[in-house]
Amino acid sequence: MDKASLMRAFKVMCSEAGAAMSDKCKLSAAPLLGLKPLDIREAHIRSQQLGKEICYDGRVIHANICASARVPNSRLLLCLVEADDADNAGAAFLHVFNALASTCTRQDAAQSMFPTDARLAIKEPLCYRSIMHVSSPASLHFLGLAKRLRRRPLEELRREGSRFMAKGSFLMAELYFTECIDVFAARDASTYGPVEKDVFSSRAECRLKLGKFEEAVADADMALSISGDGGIAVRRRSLWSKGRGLSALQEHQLALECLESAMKQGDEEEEEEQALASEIDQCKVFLRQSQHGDYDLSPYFLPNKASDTPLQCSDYFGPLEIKHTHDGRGRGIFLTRDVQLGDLLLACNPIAAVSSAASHDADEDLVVEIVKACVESERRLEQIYAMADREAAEVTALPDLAPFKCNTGKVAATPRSSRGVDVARIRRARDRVGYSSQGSGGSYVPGLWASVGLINHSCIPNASKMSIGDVVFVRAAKDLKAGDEVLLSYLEPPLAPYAGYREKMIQQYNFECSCERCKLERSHRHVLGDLPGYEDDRGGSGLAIKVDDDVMDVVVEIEKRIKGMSEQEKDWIRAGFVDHYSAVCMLRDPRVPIDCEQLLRIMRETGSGSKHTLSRIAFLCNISGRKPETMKVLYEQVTALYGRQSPEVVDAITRKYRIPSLNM
Ligand SMILES: C[S@@+](CC[C@H](N)C(=O)[O-])C[C@H]1O[C@@H](n2cnc3c(N)ncnc32)[C@H](O)[C@@H]1O
Repeated sequence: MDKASLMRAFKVMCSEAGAAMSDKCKLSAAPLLGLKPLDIREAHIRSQQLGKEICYDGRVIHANICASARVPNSRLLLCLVEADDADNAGAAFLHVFNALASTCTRQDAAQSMFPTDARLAIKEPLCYRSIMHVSSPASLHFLGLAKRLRRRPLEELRREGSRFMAKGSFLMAELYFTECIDVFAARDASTYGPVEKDVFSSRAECRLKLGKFEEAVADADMALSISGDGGIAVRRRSLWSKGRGLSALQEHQLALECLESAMKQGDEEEEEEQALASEIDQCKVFLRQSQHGDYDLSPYFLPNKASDTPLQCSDYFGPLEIKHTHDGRGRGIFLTRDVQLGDLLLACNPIAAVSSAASHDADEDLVVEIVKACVESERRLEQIYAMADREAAEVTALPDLAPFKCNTGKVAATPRSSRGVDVARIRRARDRVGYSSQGSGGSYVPGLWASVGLINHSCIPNASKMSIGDVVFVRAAKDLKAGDEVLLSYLEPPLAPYAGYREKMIQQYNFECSCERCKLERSHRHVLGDLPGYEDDRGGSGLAIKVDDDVMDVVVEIEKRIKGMSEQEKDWIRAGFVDHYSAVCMLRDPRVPIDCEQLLRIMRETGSGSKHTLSRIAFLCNISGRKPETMKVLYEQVTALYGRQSPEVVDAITRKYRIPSLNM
């Protein structure tokens, strides 16, 4: 293929990828955020024949970086590499788009993605004839340093590594330490001494900073296994890194042992001593949280304790198992023992979340973030792979629970993620189980939370989902029995009229809900469909409903049409019209056989565990004169969402939502 046709095909490919691109940018060698233009002298392509197509082998291009690129609208859209195709003597163009999250404009972030002098392999590109298309940062794999740097003596490489580390350039430092290790790797490990120990320990620290937790633990273990004198400080440092790595991998029991053992090594500056002591305290908190689901929310609700630092807490996996539902809903999460309303079932840090609501393309950014997280950590990769099957849209396999749990005592030795990540599978996981959670600023951040994503939906939920910062908490919103399935309402509010709400469900989540309430409403749509507000997808157009005769007429009409139904069925239909019924409760009309207490019960049974229900119940409490029975229901709803908290925290929560004080 000649160069002109390649360029044409390349343009088509770019437009297919939705990347608007000008001719000027294609061959420009303008530095990207201060990075040097690409040096392609080392470019090298291996190809193999598969049938008639020429495909490229797993790791195809080695080049010095950096590429030319542009940052339109503060967004790094693409990087281009023009390289000689070794086999065809033609040109090959490499297109890496959205390699950084679209909101990333910082030079240091770009540089850490494309550090000068590092040797890069671009893995697993799609290949359209001679054109390679690399669509994710997982494809960028750092092999080491440029050849000219690699030939330097060990001491110099080590010094450079330490220099980069001190500057906070951990990717480069890791590359230098890896080169050091390559120098002595040929020797028998029994000959290793203090230098080797120090190099492994330093690389462990870098990998920790880069989020490569399993690899950091492996390096720290290697450092700790090297015997020899004079290594107390290195030993302590290695134990400290190992403890931090284990903690990030939710192995808090092992982490605590390492950190306490680091403390026993002594001989450290006072400041470091304090830092280590506070990490030990923090680790004890994580251990308690991960074992007992015991989370103190007071720092986030009490004004005098309010902290600006994001919530840091461990994951928690409650008395749960994953099983097939056997009714077409795929897998679900089930209880292994009885629980009470408010009991914590899951606490989950995100596998990945898009940090800025101002993102230009949050969905794609989420893929980028997930891929990065999976490249860094085997645990996360396993969590993701558990959520989406290799091929089919239908998920059949029951995942191993170990990657979701804490304190399993196991850490993957060699991250499989370094061998490649299946981006298509990651996209499937994002489509299937990704969702937005309300961040601390109130805006919704798209993200992916392990295990929470395996909970099925119901329009009669029995669990609540609440987030503080990035952490999602799932609690029992009713007293539940062993064997019950945990069910969340994906849409807020669950108390909404059927038609519009369920259509929104299909639009947003791409499935038709098969819960009993939906089945009932579907079969009665011909009877109820023309009721005012029935097609409303806003659900609870709210307390804005005017208290007048029209509302009363709607409610009288509903009551007429549901006459032949069972009490349970009537309540499900009424639940879709809670605002109308609340208004009617204010009017106290004898034609409607529903009073405040009954309406509260309907709300609690049908929509427990949502902020919407909480606010409706608060409204009813107010209009019914804050009787102890109604206040009890209100208190239950606070517990369903936030768990059993101290009276001060409950008070702060009720103030936050402007609901009546629960101090009776
Ligand atoms: C977030 S996933 C839940 C876990 C999923 N069951 C699995 O096996 O991976 C959401 C998917 O589960 C199924 N699902 C969940 N709740 C459902 C419901 N109420 N009715 C029908 N399908 C449901 C749908 O296929 C939906 O796309």
